[in-house]
Amino acid sequence: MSARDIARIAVFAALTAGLGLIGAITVGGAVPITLQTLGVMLAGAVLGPWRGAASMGLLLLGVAVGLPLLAGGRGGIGVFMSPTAGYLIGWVVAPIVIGLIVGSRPVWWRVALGSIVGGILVVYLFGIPVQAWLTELSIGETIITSMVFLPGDLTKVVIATLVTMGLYRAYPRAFVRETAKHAPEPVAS
Ligand SMILES: O=C(O)CCCC[C@@H]1SC[C@@H]2NC(=O)N[C@@H]21
Repeated sequence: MSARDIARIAVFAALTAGLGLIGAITVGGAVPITLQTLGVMLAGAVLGPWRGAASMGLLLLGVAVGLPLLAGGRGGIGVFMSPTAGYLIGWVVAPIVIGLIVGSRPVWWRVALGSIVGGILVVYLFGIPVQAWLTELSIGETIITSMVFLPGDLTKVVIATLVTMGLYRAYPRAFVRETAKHAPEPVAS
């Protein structure tokens, strides 16, 4: 892994932490609505599966050692025993799914599909059972309460798609993948 790779990974970990500075809204539950999932989607779409997952792993390492990197300035090992723990695990798995769907030359519908499947479905798949377990609600009740995240998460899919395609046009070198020998060609505008 090159120094440039490490820098990219650190940039997306920092970007996702920065999105947490905007704050969090908790609507009658234990899990906040946060912009940080936009960072998760962008990490997978831009960095690809493995670097994207590494960037989220780095973010969670910072959280685990006590840095206040989550929305609302939360951090510390206790977060991983709270109702949001499953979502955080999902944040590491999501970029793998997103990156594999997007591939090395993003097209808008693959970014949107990857963000929906990885950034929403996979994150919920990890998050909802852990939330249900730790809040002692049924899975069904937890799924219903989690629907409050959907409008915001779908909006983040749109933003992630626009930002990814804009970045690809402006700076295609950001999308170099493990298997690519050269930077992908810019898309025609
Ligand atoms: O800050 C944390 O401890 C993790 C927050 C997890 C929030 C989840 S991720 C999917 C869904 N979308 C949101 O905006 N919030 C939840």
